[in-house]
Amino acid sequence: MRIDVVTIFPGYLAPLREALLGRAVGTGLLDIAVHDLRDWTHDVHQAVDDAPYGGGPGMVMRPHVWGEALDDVLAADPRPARLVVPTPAGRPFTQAAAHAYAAQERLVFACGRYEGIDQRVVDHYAASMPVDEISIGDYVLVGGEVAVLVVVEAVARLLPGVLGNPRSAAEDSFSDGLLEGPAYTRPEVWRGHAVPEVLRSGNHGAIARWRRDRALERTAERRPDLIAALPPDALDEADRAL
Ligand SMILES: COc1cccc(Cn2ccc3ccc(-c4cc(N)[nH]n4)cc32)c1
Repeated sequence: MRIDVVTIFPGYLAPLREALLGRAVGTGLLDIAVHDLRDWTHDVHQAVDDAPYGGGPGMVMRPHVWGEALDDVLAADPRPARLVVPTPAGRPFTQAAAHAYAAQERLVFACGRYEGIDQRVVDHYAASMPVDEISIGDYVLVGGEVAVLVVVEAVARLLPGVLGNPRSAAEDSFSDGLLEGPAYTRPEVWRGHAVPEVLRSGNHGAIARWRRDRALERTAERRPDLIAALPPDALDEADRAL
């Protein structure tokens, strides 16, 4: 998979070169290119923003610089791409979206700043390619870069060969629609807190049941919306007895 990121703060994307993602890039599983939007400005001030039409606070990113940058970035590789634009006004980015993105040959991320990017940029490219405006949560960031780090990590870990243990991604939180239950490791007792007995019993059936019960309890308590969204056949008799 190839990932391109266009931003006025390329340094914000440095973490993509670290650890798991850095290794994925090093082994050729992932090809990441970060581009400085200001490379496509032609004025001495390298201006990328201007006052909003209709008034209002802050500035909006100008369409012509984005158009020149995205035209060049898209033309640099023949693979079909999906343009992803983080924004507080976007559709929620979910694990299902991460799986869909992991199947893409190429993702191009447009990182806005200020009060966002002139809407005509999204409208223009949406006429010729898939474009997603996405939100990573109901809170407001200062720009799109952190959202891109979140999305790229969530997608890259799903790519074959990126995670050391492929079972991890298959058994993710949300993969069965529930939150992950509690996890424990040595020592058996830590500051007077013991590991639940069942986990040391060696009884794999009881362990699986206990883990499912804890995941159901945690989900019902913290994310009742996920319980309500489960398909009718998702809960068995034992689940309902909880
Ligand atoms: C566009 O409307 C905006 C209104 C107020 C502030 C900002 C700041 N801002 C600029 C570009 C940008 C990209 C993404 C996000 C963002 C995404 C999520 N989930 N939260 N915040 C925020 C961004 C934009």
